[in-house]
Amino acid sequence: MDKNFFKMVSQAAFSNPFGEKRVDIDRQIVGADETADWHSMLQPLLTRLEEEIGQLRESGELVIDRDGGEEVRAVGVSILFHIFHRYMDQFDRLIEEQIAAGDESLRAPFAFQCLEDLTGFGFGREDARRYVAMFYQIRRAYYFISTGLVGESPAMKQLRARLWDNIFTHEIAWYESCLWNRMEDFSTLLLGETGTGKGAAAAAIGRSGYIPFNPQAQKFEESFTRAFVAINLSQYPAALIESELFGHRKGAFTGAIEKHEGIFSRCSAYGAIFLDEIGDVSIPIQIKLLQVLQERTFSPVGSHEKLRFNGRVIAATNKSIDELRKAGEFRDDFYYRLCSDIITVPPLRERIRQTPKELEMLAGHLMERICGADLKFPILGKLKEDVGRNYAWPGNVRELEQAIRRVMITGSYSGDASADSPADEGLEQAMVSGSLTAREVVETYCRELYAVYGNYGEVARRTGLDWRTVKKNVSA
Ligand SMILES: Nc1ncnc2c1ncn2[C@@H]1O[C@H](COP(=O)(O)OP(=O)(O)OP(=O)(O)O)[C@@H](O)[C@H]1O
Repeated sequence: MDKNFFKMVSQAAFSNPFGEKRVDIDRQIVGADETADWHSMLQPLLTRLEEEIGQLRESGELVIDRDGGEEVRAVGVSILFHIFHRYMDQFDRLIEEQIAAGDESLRAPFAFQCLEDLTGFGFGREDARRYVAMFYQIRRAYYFISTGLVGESPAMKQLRARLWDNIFTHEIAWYESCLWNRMEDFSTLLLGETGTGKGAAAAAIGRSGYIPFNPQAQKFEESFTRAFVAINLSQYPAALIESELFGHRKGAFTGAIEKHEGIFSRCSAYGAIFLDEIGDVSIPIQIKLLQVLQERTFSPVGSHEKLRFNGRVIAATNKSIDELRKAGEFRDDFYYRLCSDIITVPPLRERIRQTPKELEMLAGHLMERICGADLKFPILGKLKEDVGRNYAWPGNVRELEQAIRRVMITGSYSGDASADSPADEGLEQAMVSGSLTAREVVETYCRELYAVYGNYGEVARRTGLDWRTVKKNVSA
């Protein structure tokens, strides 16, 4: 048995697919150089894995034991990796079909077959059931993170990797062994300017929760379409917020003609509630929400009944949470209950600064979303010409989406003159504020020089770098 091979496959299986480490491990396993991408390496890796597993079987060395030593566990995880890839496309199809079907959980006979394959290899029935649920969860997380948050800038790549960790923790082995059904107390606070994608990030987390598989019914216990419920708290007058959150009984107050379900009742036990604009809620509502987070129960307005809430809570604000806390407008105890993880979603101008092509690729993606096809109208060129190269996009991705529509309708977009234009952090400022890594400093510097001199040779001469390194930095 090639122990090292199984060890590396098990490391690859447990690593974040949006992180750098995963690609490095795959390259090591298949002996590829640093230009090889993930897709080109996967097939050779799976072929080799199948051969190695076949040999183990033949020699009678194949042992599945969760409590076995490191080598036995590495073989177990490698087999999970092998079976996962056998069913990956079918899980992806189920995701698409479930989106189209809506809230009724679809039958998934292939998932039952997957469970049978696992038990056939020697995994216990309960473990196998959990792995099937995790396979589906992993594919959903991959799908919703990669389709909901596109972009190639380092900030965007980092965000996707952070969201993955938010769902599975940074050690998926811990998640797999004991956290998979205990994530409800892991709340998340999303920070970032308006329109940066906090809602999209929350939806990706919410739709990627663990949903158990029911072998008798051959389907997952619930449709993930029920797993994400969002509320924008700034939309409701103070008097109505409580009822929107927790619901009310008929006759609870003047005007409560009918019973009303709040969002805490509507959210599936396997999902997440998204409390958008959390910085806008009053102290009494913060106290009520804190109680739900602590006790996991809530009561509809006008009722003493205690209802249970099992989902996760994700909150977001575009305000400075530090300032709100200092001003006494945001309670510390509530903050500490919300902040198991704090994720900052980067502004669009920061992404464009890191990777100028970001605007082009995002605009292409949004145009496809708007028109349903890859339209070749010269909208981006027009946009860039109208707003100028250094436009700060104060409304971020949401503004870009509307700017594209505006160019389609009127033929031009001159930018949002009335917005408070956020200070564009230039290279110098970014270095002073310490917001750049050394690699980003070099990349940004090369890009800025390239923008001025327009050729790699001149940038290489000025920086003392090799022109190939310059090219790599400019197009990073
Ligand atoms: N990286 C991205 N890739 C694709 N679409 C994105 C991305 N970021 C944001 N969007 C899209 O931009 C729009 C605005 O995003 P979203 O509503 O998530 O922003 P937000 O930060 O929650 O804004 P607000 O603070 O105003 O509520 C949505 O249509 C969202 O799908």
